[in-house]
Amino acid sequence: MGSKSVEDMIEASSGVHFSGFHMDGLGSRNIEKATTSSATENVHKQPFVIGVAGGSASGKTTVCDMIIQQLHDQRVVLVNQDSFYHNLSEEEFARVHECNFDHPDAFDTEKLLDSMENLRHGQAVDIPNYDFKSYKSNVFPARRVNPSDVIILEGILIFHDHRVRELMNMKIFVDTDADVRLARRIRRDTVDKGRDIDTVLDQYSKFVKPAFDDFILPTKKYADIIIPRGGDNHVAVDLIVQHIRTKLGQHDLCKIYPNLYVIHSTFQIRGMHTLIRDSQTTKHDFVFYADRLIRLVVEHGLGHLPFTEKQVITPTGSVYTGVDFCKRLCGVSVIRSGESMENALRACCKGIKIGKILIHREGDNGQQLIYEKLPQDISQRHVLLLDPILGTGNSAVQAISLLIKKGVPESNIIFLNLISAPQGVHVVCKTFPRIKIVTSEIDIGLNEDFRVVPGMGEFGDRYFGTDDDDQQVMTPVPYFNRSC
Ligand SMILES: Nc1ncnc2c1ncn2[C@@H]1O[C@H](COP(=O)(O)OP(=O)(O)O)[C@@H](O)[C@H]1O
Ligand SMILES: Nc1ccn([C@@H]2O[C@H](COP(=O)(O)O)[C@@H](O)[C@H]2O)c(=O)n1
Repeated sequence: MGSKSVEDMIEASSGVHFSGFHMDGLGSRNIEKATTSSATENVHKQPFVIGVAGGSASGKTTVCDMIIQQLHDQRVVLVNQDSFYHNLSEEEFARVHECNFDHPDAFDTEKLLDSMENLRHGQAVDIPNYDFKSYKSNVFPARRVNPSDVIILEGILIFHDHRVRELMNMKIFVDTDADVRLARRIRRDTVDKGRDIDTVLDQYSKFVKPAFDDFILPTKKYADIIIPRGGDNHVAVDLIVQHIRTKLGQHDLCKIYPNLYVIHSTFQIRGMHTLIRDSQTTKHDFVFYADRLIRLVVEHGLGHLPFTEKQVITPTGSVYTGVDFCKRLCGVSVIRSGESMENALRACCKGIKIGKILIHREGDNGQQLIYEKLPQDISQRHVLLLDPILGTGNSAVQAISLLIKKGVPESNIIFLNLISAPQGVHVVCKTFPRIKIVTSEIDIGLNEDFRVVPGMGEFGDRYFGTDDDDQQVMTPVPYFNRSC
């Protein structure tokens, strides 16, 4: 089945707009890229953008630092609105005490927007390094900022311009009492910036306070979250971090299909995916890292099996209340790629029975069942269906249909794979809403040859060493050794 008909089907049945890859959070510029790209083209997921606003010295930077610290396993980048202050001319510099640094016009908002847009679209940017002594941003070299999973934009007036606000997935306002802000500001400007107290107080009463009332406080209404007491509010920061983690870990498709589970992504998992997707990776490394990922998916899948409570007595004589594994289960691999997942399943489930299904692909759309060998009592078992790639969903539908025909309840089937294309997910989840899918990553889509992109090429060929390029460097491993 082609991608178009799948999208039509979903649009018609769920009301979800699926022209391009809306649900991956990709902007329209990327949509065309994704549908026509080759496997080598750079496709990316848009970052989660957090805006942190509030009065001067309210604790914005402190809150951002706390968030960054807690998100240590994610790629997070901090962009300060301060970096986008306009340079003062010589004339302005001579009368610096008359300059209002708290007015929206003090910032080069067009440049800020440009930098944010580039970052959101996966491009590195050079952020100016503003010098509070010379009032210039060209004294120090710019800071190179690479695209990240999370971008935090912090500043007193970042909610002022609607275009900047619209870039944000989450808006936080740090709400700290005015007297606390003033006390902190006096300390910071005198101790850290070396300014004299009269100048600081003058600037505060002339510009900082009026601008807070006129421009900053009115933007509080745009905030999704208001944090009283700034960095002292650990509960608020913990909740924010939890929310960000949920948003990052959850693929948009999981919100549509509650039975779709994408395993929590870490740098380790991303690193393994990077290796197995790299066309230059050797066969040996491909098998090694594919096996590690498969093991993670299998373990995760087993976690979705039903369990019964069990109590045991520990060597200290205490009672430990735990669970007992589900006993009646089996694996079914879709030949040939699915066989690569059998070892991991055997390693996790001692003596598990594993059946096989061979589905022959004829042309682009035609699928034909050629062979099946399944445990006789399969209808009494929970089935872990093994196939590393879910592309169009045609093979999966064929395999699942056979299992259901054999009497396996739909809700007893867990389909395990490494990579899923959204089209395949839609087809399987729509056709069998009660089966579970556990996958390690959801890719952008399918290309015109119905191959998953960015994908990893022909999994079976790369795993079993049957791609033509370097067959001679592959050490042959007998079939019976691999599967027992
Ligand atoms: N909860 C807090 N308790 C004590 N000092 C704080 C607290 N939060 C921030 N500060 C101090 O106040 C000053 C301003 O805080 P900062 O986070 O830089 O505010 P902003 O980024 O909003 O200007 C800094 O010197 C910081 O160390
Ligand atoms: N040359 C400058 C530029 C800005 N300020 C003050 O900085 C404040 C914003 O930074 P926060 O970290 O406090 O959010 C703003 O209130 C400006 O008055 C400055 O003093 N000198």
